[in-house]
Amino acid sequence: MTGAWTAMQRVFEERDRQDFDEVRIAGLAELAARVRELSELVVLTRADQSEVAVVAREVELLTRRLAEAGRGIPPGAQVGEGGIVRQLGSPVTGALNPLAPPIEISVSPDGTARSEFTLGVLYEGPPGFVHGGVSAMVLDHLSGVAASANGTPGMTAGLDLRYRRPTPLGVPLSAEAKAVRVEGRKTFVESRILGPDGRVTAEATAVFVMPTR
Ligand SMILES: CCCCC/C=C\C/C=C\C/C=C\C/C=C\CCCC(=O)SCCNC(=O)CCNC(=O)[C@H](O)C(C)(C)COP(=O)(O)OP(=O)(O)OC[C@H]1O[C@@H](n2cnc3c(N)ncnc32)[C@H](O)[C@@H]1OP(=O)(O)O
Repeated sequence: MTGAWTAMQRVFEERDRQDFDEVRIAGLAELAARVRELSELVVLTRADQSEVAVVAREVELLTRRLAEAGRGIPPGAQVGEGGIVRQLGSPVTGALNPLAPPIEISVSPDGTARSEFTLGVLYEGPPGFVHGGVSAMVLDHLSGVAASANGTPGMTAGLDLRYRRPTPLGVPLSAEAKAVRVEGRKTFVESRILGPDGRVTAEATAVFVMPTR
């Protein structure tokens, strides 16, 4: 008994009542995209100290302006086309989350979840390469989508990763995941990230367990 299932149900129900129409989503996604660009420039800018201070003050004022409109609850999850869960606030796929790259995932008829994406400097680990935790996050999420697409969703109980070679930053990457076995409440998913040359940079086996109530 983990209570995780009950807790998630409560969150799903509360968020179902939210009023997020597509026009509002598009507007917030635009804002998130601009914040993402800003974040990348915070890391890369060559502006001098006084200019940095002025920009920091302007950003503070913008944050205050949004706060004045009040705080809601994070955006919900909806089941979209082909049974894909759309989580607008996800740190991996969420169009409304400035911390998300965000990556887009599609699921083919055979249940393989796929994505093509580029990770910039915000996700750097070793100089010029993707942080291993970020690769793990992408594979965890993609595997979760594959488990769901298989009709056997669950919480990640285990994620066994092998980093085969460094994953390069700033170039097109692809990733795929597929459920390979189901045993009771457990779903085993295999996944991998490929570099632009088609060679595997990271691969994983994940176990998803549907929580008991
Ligand atoms: C409505 C609820 C359904 C859940 C759906 C969740 C998400 C679906 C929504 C959207 C999906 C779309 C996209 C995917 C999105 C995100 C993907 C990322 C997901 C995450 O980011 S998620 C956060 C990190 N995650 C956690 O926060 C889990 C914390 N943890 C727990 O909540 C419990 O720990 C739990 C529930 C996992 C298990 O707890 P439990 O008490 O129910 O089960 P128990 O421990 O008894 O294990 C049962 C059987 O699994 C075997 N087993 C366990 N671990 C294993 C391992 N590593 N390898 C091999 N086998 C393993 C045992 O050996 C036993 O096997 P056997 O039955 O054969 O004896």
